[in-house]
Amino acid sequence: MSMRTRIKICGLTREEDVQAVVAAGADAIGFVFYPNSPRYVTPERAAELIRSVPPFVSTVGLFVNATPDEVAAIVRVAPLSLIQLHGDETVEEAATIAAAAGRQYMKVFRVKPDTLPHELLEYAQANRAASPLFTSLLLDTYVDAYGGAGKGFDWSLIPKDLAPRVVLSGGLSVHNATDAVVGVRPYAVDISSGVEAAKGIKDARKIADFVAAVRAGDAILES
Ligand SMILES: O=C(O)c1ccccc1N[C@@H]1O[C@H](COP(=O)(O)O)[C@@H](O)[C@H]1O
Repeated sequence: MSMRTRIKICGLTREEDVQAVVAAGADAIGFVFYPNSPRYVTPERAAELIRSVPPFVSTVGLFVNATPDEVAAIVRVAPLSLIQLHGDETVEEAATIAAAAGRQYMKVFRVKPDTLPHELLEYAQANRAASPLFTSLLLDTYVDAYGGAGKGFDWSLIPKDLAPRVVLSGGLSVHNATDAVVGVRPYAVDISSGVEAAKGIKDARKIADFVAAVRAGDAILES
């Protein structure tokens, strides 16, 4: 029996893009609170955008090397369901940030060409042991600029027993989403640049096509 792959669309800045994500049937909407990103939104702007998010669609706050106080302050303004720690936070720092914010969290592992499968397993175990608020590892490709770069990595590095608990990201698009679902069988997929018309500006057609490509993968696994 296979599960429906959860879908997060990240880096929303406009009301119409939030509506496009909801209409496409995605599970989660990401807001980037990393000031150096072209997709950055203030907590006040995120709060405005979240007003049009219906129940049962999660709102995710993405942070890069923010302090516990900074994250806690943002969570007080923007009603986020959970947080995504996408920087070089240590396992202990990530647990401290999540406790300060009072939110469950995903922790990124930025995969390099020389990353070994057992490192992913050990990192997941260390995060699980560090906090009951840890939910899952988010795998992205290592790039100097931290994320949203549209670059993929070698999915064969992901251990088969870890895959059902990871959020797969990095260079996903309509062209590889079905293969990602069928080949990796992740818990969820996360995409930003692959559904954009320009940085921070999403494309409703690309969002709908991406969701359909993920569902096509789910259908193959069901058959
Ligand atoms: O989207 C951003 O601007 C961003 C900034 C800093 C860290 C992460 C960021 N986005 C995340 O990057 C991955 C991969 O994105 P892409 O699909 O390859 O463009 C994804 O998890 C985004 O949430």
